[in-house]
Amino acid sequence: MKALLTFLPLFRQRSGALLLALTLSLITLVAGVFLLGTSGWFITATALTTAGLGFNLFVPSAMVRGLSFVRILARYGERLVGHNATLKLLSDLRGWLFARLFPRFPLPDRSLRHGDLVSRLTADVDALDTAFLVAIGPLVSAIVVGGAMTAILTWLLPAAALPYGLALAAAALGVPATMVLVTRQAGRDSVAAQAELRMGVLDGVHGHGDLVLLGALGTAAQAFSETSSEARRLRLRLGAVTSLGNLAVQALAALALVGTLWAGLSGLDAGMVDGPVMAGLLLAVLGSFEITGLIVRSTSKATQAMAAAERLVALAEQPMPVDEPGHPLPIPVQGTIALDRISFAYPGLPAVLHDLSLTVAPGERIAITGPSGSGKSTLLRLLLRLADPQAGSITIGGTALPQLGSTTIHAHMALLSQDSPVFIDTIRNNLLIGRAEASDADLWAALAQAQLDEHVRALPKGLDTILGESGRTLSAGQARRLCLARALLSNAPVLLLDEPTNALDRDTEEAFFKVLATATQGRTVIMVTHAAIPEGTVDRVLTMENGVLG
Ligand SMILES: Nc1ncnc2c1ncn2[C@@H]1O[C@H](COP(=O)(O)OP(=O)(O)OP(=O)(O)O)[C@@H](O)[C@H]1O
Repeated sequence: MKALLTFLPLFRQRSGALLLALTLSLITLVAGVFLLGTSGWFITATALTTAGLGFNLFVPSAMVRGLSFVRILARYGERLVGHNATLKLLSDLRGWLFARLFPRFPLPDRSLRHGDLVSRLTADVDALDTAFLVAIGPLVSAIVVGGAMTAILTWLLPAAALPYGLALAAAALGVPATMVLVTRQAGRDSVAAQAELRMGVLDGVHGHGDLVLLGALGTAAQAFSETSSEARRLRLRLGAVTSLGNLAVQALAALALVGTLWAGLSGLDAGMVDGPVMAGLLLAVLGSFEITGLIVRSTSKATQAMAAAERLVALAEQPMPVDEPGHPLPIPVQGTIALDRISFAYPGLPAVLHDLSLTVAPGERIAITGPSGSGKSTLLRLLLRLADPQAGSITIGGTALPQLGSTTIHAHMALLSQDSPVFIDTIRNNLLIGRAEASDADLWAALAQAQLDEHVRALPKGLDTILGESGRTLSAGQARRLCLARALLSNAPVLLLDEPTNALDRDTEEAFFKVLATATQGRTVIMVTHAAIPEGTVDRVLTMENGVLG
């Protein structure tokens, strides 16, 4: 519940539309209760008026028609306004979440599986749609209408007021509260099991080829089917509790009805009410319980919404990896990059970089080679200030990185990382991410520098060719060259290239190194590579071994 309260400011932003939906939901319920009450009173009164002549048929029949219309229109309006507000609320929530995630997860977080993140960003956000539509709205309506109905009974049939009020309170509040208590853990486990299932599907799809070739498909299928059985068991449990809740609510409605009938018959004998009023009250009591069924059905969803909210808040409240400066300084465009005796360790792990110093002059091109896992990519991440070293300092033109805003640093240094993505979009749009205002001539020039222009020219739609998921319509080497072209296209004065020739054949690699000097003319280049670098490609080649540069 506390986690749901975190989203209160977002609810507040949409409070106008939500209040309108709530008012319409109230009107629907009130119209329904009055419709049943008036109909009961009308039918009974007509039956009892034998002469028929002295009874005014028009007012009550007009009321019945009018109330039916009000109910239909209010229900339609409530659905329209409520769903619209909820969908906007969910999109606000996604925006809120993404804004928190981007600065919190600049480094690939090894504790969070890709599928889990997808699950949280999709299913968990969607689970929150129930929070207003099927939980808060009906609950408020039930309390208001129940209170009004209790007041009417206190006025017309006092003996029925207390049993009715208690039964309605138990149905609208007691039963759902008990259900929440009973299903809290199952709801949480169910959300986790469904997330686990989604992760299983993603892992299975991505790793399908390897699972088949390694003969491990059976084991993977077995693990998946166990998770699936667990998810099914939890769903059944939640379903069973919802059914019991429904049963309890029906029983309470029946009790309230019997109580009102009993009090009504005594009232009839005592002349407190007449027959038509009593019939009207009985049906109105029945109508007021309509909403409690909806509350119960939504309660099991509400427990899952609470669990989803907890998972989302846990993600959004991860500590920030670096602190942004209060008053960021401007970055010196042609500043020397200097790392002075830095040491760095990932949280809870042994140090990766030890007492490392490096100076790169503006316009200088350096290459860093060294064994896998020696800390080369980590060094590039520190330059981008995705994390701060535990000791030592990194400066650009004498200004320490923590004094510069992250946006400024990222505009100053373009990164081609080992896992730079290709987006499901056109080649043009994939490139324009590097420089939004680039002309077609700029795009072709960048493609030529990355040795991809010939391939793109041969495509029937050229730059407007749509690339499949993760660039699947390209070979691994072509996808890599597209990312390289994107990095080259950027205006950043510093280029950080992490294995730029990864997945390129020897000829393309050589050709790339040949054009690197001209393609990066006037820019500083820090390149991490395992490839053999031809003479003259870079100004200096350094070797990293166990976090120390030599
Ligand atoms: N996000 C991370 N969380 C925890 N440990 C990490 C993380 N990224 C890298 N490491 C660890 O830090 C060490 C250095 O990794 P890094 O990627 O910097 O090496 P590298 O020299 O670039 O290797 P390669 O040449 O294989 O890309 C490795 O032991 C790696 O397991």
